[in-house]
Amino acid sequence: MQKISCLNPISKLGLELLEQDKYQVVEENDVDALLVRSFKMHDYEMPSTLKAIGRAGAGVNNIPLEKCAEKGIVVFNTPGANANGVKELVLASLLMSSRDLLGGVNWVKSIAEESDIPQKVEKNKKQFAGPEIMGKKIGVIGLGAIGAMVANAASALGMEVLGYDPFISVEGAWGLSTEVKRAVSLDEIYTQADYISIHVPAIDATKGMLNCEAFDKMKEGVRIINLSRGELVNDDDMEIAIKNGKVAQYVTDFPNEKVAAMDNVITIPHLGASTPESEDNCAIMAVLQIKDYLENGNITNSVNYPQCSLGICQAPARLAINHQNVTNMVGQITTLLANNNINIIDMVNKSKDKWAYTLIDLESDITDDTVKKLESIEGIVKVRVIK
Ligand SMILES: NC(=O)C1=CN([C@@H]2O[C@H](COP(=O)(O)OP(=O)(O)OC[C@H]3O[C@@H](n4cnc5c(N)ncnc54)[C@H](O)[C@@H]3O)[C@@H](O)[C@H]2O)C=CC1
Ligand SMILES: O=C(O)CCC(=O)C(=O)O
Repeated sequence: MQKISCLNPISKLGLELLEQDKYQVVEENDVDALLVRSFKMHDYEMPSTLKAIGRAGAGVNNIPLEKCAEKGIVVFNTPGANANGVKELVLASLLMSSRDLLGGVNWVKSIAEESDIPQKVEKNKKQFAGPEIMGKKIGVIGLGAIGAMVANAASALGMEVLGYDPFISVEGAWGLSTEVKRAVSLDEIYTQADYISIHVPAIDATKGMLNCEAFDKMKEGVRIINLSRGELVNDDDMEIAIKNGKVAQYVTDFPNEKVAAMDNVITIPHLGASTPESEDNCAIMAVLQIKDYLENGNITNSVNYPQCSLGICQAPARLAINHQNVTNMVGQITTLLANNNINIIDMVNKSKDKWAYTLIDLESDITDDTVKKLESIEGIVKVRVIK
């Protein structure tokens, strides 16, 4: 029986895929796999039993990826599974940043007890007026699952779209509307866009990228939408840019004490993926990937180990080995198996940056003693006998 624990609420459509004769969803620490959404895991004590973490979502900056890789813990995410949910909230954000819906609605509430409301509405509505988005230019930074959908939707709404993503995938590029124009530098976006929507992960290269240097290049009165991560924006610089009128509105899905108190900021309580559809999609995808890893050793959509699969195990035995991506690992593993009279039926070895993974189907069972010998090879961090 394999044990799984959830560090955040996970949709039951996903959890229902865990067969009760094979899996137990528990609230213990010593589990085989964890399912998580935004829970911050950097100080989390990883149990020695832990083999995999399934992030039901896209961003993985809440998980210590390298620390996990060193322990042979494979971290999965669910690319694209919540992209439509976020895209729809970006569209709402674009409109809210332009038309003062929140100001207007709150004002009507504030006069709800007064008389002559229809007359007061007509007299006061001009203070909540704002421009249409059709015909305006939007810069979309990051054209992955979400950015591409935002770019296409903005184009369909009649906006001129400039997209920037130096690492765009071939699949991502094919999915973009031909109306989306390619920006070759961020400066092109900064200097031309009336609206900027950012859709990149929070990594060292992107943290704080929207700072005073970037704001200085932007058009007066630009509207900025950030449903990606709070860390992408330097909040002190944003406060100055708002005060001096450079930024007309900032919409963020990541409120903190500073931005929550700032004027001209629309703070959303991290609702981008909070739709039943996105929650179900993410949970189903995360659970299926974790199951395939635990049951067959296959890796799909990991962020710290390579994609790797031998399909469903039909052989008498299967070994899964997490190891460093250094020379002679495969040589040492296959020599050790040969020296122990174990014949290999099939094998695959893949690497991703510093880490590698080897799946081996065997003609006969492997003894605990041979597993121990494999574990003692320098560079090997985990050995699992899948079957
Ligand atoms: N508010 C919310 O609830 C949600 C927020 N997110 C955030 O949105 C981010 C993007 O999500 P997805 O589109 O699903 O991820 P994705 O991985 O499909 O796309 C990210 C894109 O950013 C690009 N990129 C990376 N570094 C870049 C740079 N320096 N400049 C320009 N482009 C760069 C990549 O090439 C990739 O195409 C996530 O990392 C996460 O932080 C994701 C889902 C929900
Ligand atoms: O699970 C959530 O609600 C957060 C989604 C998110 O931020 C992500 O997928 O990166």
